[in-house]
Amino acid sequence: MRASLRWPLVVTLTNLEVWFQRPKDIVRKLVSGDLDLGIVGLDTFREYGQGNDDLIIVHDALAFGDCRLSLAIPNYGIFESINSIKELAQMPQWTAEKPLRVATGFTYMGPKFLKENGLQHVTFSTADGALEAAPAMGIADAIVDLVSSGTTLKENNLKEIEGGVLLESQAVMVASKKSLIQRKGLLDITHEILERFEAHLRALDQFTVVANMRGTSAEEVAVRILSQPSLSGLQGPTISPVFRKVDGVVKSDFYAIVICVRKKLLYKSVQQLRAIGGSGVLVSPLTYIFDEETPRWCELLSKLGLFFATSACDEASS
Ligand SMILES: Nc1ncnc2c1ncn2[C@@H]1O[C@H](COP(=O)(O)OP(=O)(O)OP(=O)(O)O)[C@@H](O)[C@H]1O
Ligand SMILES: O=P(O)(O)OC[C@H]1O[C@H](OP(=O)(O)OP(=O)(O)O)[C@H](O)[C@@H]1O
Ligand SMILES: [Mg+2]
Repeated sequence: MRASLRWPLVVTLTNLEVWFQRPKDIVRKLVSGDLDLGIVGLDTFREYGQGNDDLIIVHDALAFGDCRLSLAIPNYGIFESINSIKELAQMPQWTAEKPLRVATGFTYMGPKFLKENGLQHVTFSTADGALEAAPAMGIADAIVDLVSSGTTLKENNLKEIEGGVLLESQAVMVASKKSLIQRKGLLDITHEILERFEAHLRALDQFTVVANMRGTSAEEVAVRILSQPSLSGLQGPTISPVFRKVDGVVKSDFYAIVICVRKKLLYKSVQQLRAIGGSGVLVSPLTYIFDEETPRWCELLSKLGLFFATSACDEASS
């Protein structure tokens, strides 16, 4: 199986060959059938996939590479009072003889977007990087490029405008439909990768918290824990007796509790644990949280027209 990743991810799967490639080449090689799976930014997928119906998104939100594809114009000169794409389109300056000059690496999505937004007189130039310098260099009036923090735009005295975002993007996992259907074993590997990604993304948001608590029974400790809003865990707390030897006698007057808590609620959870007598709080990161069958798998099967769906998929669709 051949998959291509732009970013280094640890994959411990057999029967999988991983290639690191330039983003646009990943999409091109999916189209040509040289790769089966790929991880790229949604922007690159849309730009180089150009609506090819053999390409399919397997996971649409891998939670990294967040950015947007946006139109930006100078914040000075004739553009100073222009704050929307509508106002840009209505500027009298753009004529057949003197069109709006746009620099972009997105030569498929850029022209399509400006046409859809009523800009008739536009020409495009392209470059592989540092597009933000084009207006100051006098070789373009506007740019269509990726924006994340907005720092590069600011440094170049450029601004985004209302209605100027072409696409919100992040890393996605993509595949060739034909490969998924025809290549033996690919669907199984895709399922496993998808499950691991989902489980990992779910885990990123959580900590495991272990604490000790004095109590008379597991039920009595459970009642105290469940009285606190941030301590209910995924299903509920796991509570086990802690055995101690006191004056030669084995006693279980302490209980160990294990819960998962949202990262942003960690401190609140520690305070709530303390308030009900918790001590010795240990906090560790989680690698995976496997839950029920992911709806994305069921959606993939349905998009591929494969209706040997599992019972979990039946439940998800009912
Ligand atoms: N500033 C940014 N912040 C977050 N994500 C970004 C940023 N810039 C780009 N990306 C994402 O990373 C992907 C790769 O970026 P980019 O195209 O700059 O890669 P590259 O390694 O420079 O490739 P190339 O050499 O072909 O230009 C983009 O498609 C986009 O999804
Ligand atoms: O909004 P910001 O956080 O400033 O990020 C945006 C910049 O990041 C990307 O460039 P990259 O660093 O990949 O360089 P390149 O354009 O030369 O590929 C993009 O092309 C912008 O220039
Ligand atoms: Mg780049």
